[in-house]
Amino acid sequence: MNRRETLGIAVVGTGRMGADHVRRIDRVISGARVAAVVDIDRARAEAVAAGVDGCTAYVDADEAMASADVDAVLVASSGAAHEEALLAAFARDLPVLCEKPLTPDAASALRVMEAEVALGHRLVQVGFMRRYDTEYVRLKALLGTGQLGRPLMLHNRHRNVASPPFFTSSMLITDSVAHEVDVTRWLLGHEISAVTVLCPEPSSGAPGGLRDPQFVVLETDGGALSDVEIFVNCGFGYQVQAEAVCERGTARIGDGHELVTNMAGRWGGTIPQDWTERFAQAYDDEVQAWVDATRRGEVTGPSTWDGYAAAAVCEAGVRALETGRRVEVSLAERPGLYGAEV
Ligand SMILES: NC(=O)c1ccc[n+]([C@@H]2O[C@H](COP(=O)([O-])OP(=O)(O)OC[C@H]3O[C@@H](n4cnc5c(N)ncnc54)[C@H](O)[C@@H]3O)[C@@H](O)[C@H]2O)c1
Ligand SMILES: O[C@H]1[C@H](O)[C@@H](O)[C@H](O)[C@@H](O)[C@H]1O
Repeated sequence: MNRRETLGIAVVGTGRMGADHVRRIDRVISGARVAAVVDIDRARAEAVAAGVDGCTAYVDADEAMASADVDAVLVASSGAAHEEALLAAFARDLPVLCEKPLTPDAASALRVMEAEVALGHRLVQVGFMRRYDTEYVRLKALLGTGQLGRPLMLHNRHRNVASPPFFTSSMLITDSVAHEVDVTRWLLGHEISAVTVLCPEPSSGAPGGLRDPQFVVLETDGGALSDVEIFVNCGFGYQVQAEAVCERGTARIGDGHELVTNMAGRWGGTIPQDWTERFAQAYDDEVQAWVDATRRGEVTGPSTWDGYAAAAVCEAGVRALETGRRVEVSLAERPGLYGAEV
């Protein structure tokens, strides 16, 4: 790869995440600039481009990728639009940071993986940003030392203040639990082999018909269990917590006790209200790591295999939700391009 000193990036999708990534590339990280933004909503793309020097707005991703100013692509459009953008980037051999999910289902994720394997080299880093979060990084390092012994169970809690109007019961798994699927695989180094989903009577705070919260149990091929409480209308804050229970001890992250105040007979702190606040450092480090690797001509971080495996597990999870049964995960053979380690 022959890239410029300052990478020219096309950001595809200028909604909430895309606009935040544009701000990050423009003002927070180094080594890159936003050369183009793309959105099917022209007014949105133009409004975002207007705030960035030398940035051109497009409605068509392929046209933006054809620009001589563009060296790499950040895909932050809605999940259903990812496959088309990824294949367009592959056609021009452009490195991509693709927001999660890689694609919304296993069949399309497999198509993307097969297209990358056919190129013979990696181009994609998937946006599983928790792998860059300081707390998760410390937990992974601690588990890696072996001091706590073999991990037996992971308990995860994932709470959002409120779900967007388009959210469906299966999206609690494909859009939200997708993160715990990835961290379970990454922290434990295991593939997930089966999924069970149990649902209590929905919260009265959940929009009509939405099965919220859900309790998801992931079994791994290394004999561990990972459970996830996903509650996307908890009303009070954005909470992501994980506790690893190992043979000789436990380790827990996400309690957010950075600042504790004592006042008027009470003690306590604040709870972030969304992911842009809770994971700000992780997004910054994720995008910087992508830019740095791309400038070195390398592709690092979560791979297309990780995106595919997550999509296959989530698809099994949706079937488990719909049938009330335990559903085994079936994965394609892992291509050599992605190495042997989970
Ligand atoms: N990593 C995280 O924590 C995190 C957090 C939120 C969202 N996400 C992911 O980021 C992506 C975007 O989410 P969002 O919350 O910003 O959604 P959003 O709805 O705010 O923005 C999506 C944008 O994509 C545009 N779009 C749709 N199809 C397009 C196409 N074919 N070409 C160009 N633009 C297109 C839409 O017009 C919209 O502006 C999703 O994949 C989502 O799952 C990740
Ligand atoms: O798309 C978002 C995003 O991935 C957040 O990190 C997660 O907490 C939400 O549940 C999900 O809807």
